Amino acid sequence: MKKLAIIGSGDLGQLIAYHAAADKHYQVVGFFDDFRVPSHLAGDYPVLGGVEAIASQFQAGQFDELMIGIGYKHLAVRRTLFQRFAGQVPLGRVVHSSASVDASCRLGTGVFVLPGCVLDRNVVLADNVLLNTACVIAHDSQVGAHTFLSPRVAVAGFVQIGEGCNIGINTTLIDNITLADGIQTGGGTVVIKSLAQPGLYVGNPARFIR
Ligand SMILES: CC(=O)SCCNC(=O)CCNC(=O)[C@H](O)C(C)(C)COP(=O)(O)OP(=O)(O)OC[C@H]1O[C@@H](n2cnc3c(N)ncnc32)[C@H](O)[C@@H]1OP(=O)(O)O
Repeated sequence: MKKLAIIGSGDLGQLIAYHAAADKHYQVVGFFDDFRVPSHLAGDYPVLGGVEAIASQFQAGQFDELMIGIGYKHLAVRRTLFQRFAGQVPLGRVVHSSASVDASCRLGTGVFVLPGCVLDRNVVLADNVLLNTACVIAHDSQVGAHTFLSPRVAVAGFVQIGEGCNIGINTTLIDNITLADGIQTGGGTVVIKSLAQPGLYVGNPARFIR
C-alpha cells in the first residue's frame, strides 16, 4: 500500500487522513504543517515537519504521494501549494468507495471525493478539486481546478464551474450554465443563470452581494 502524507494537520487534513486509511486507499504517515512543531500528534498521525521538509522527506522515501488538506477558507493557499509541488512530488487522490463515479469520468490529481457523492457520465474534475459529502454532479459537467464543493451541492448537466470556486452547502446549479473562476456561493444558493463576475452570491435566485 502506498504511503500518504498530507499538507495541513487541521480538520480537513485529519479528515483526509481518516478516509484515506479507513477506506484503505493509503497508509497514512503524517502531516506537513508550518504551524505545528514536528512530532506534534494531530489526531492519529504525527506532524513530520514544515512544508520546506516535503521534498527531502519524499527523496528519503518517507512517503509516496501527497494530498493538500487546506480547505475553503484558504483556497488561494490550496492552489499555491498544489502548483508548488505538482511535478516535484506525486500528488495523490482519494475517492471514497461509497461514491458512485461513472467509468467515463475523468479525475485530476489531488482530488478528494467524500462519501456518498454521485458523478454521472463524462463528469470532469480538474486537479485539486474537493467534493464534500453527498455532492451530485450530473452528466457532462466540469469542475475547475482548486475548486471546493461543500456538502450536498447539486449540479445539473452541462455545467462548467471555474477554478478556485467555493460552492456553499446545498447550492443548486441548474443545467447549461457557466460559473467564472473565483465564484463563492452561500448555503442554499440557487443559481439559474451563468455567473461571470467573481465574488459572493447568495439566495434564490442567486444575487451578487460582494
Ligand atoms: C463540511 C463543511 O462544513 S464545508 C463548509 C460548508 N459551509 C458553507 O457552505 C458556508 C456557507 N456560508 C454562508 O452561507 C455565509 O452566510 C456566507 C459566506 C454567504 C456569508 O457570510 P458573511 O460574510 O458572514 O455574511 P453575512 O452573514 O454578513 O451576510 C451578508 C448578507 O447576506 C445574507 N446571507 C448570508 N448567507 C446567506 C445565505 N446562505 N442565503 C441567503 N442569504 C444569505 C445575509 O442575510 C446578509 O443579508 P443583509 O445584508 O440583507 O442583512
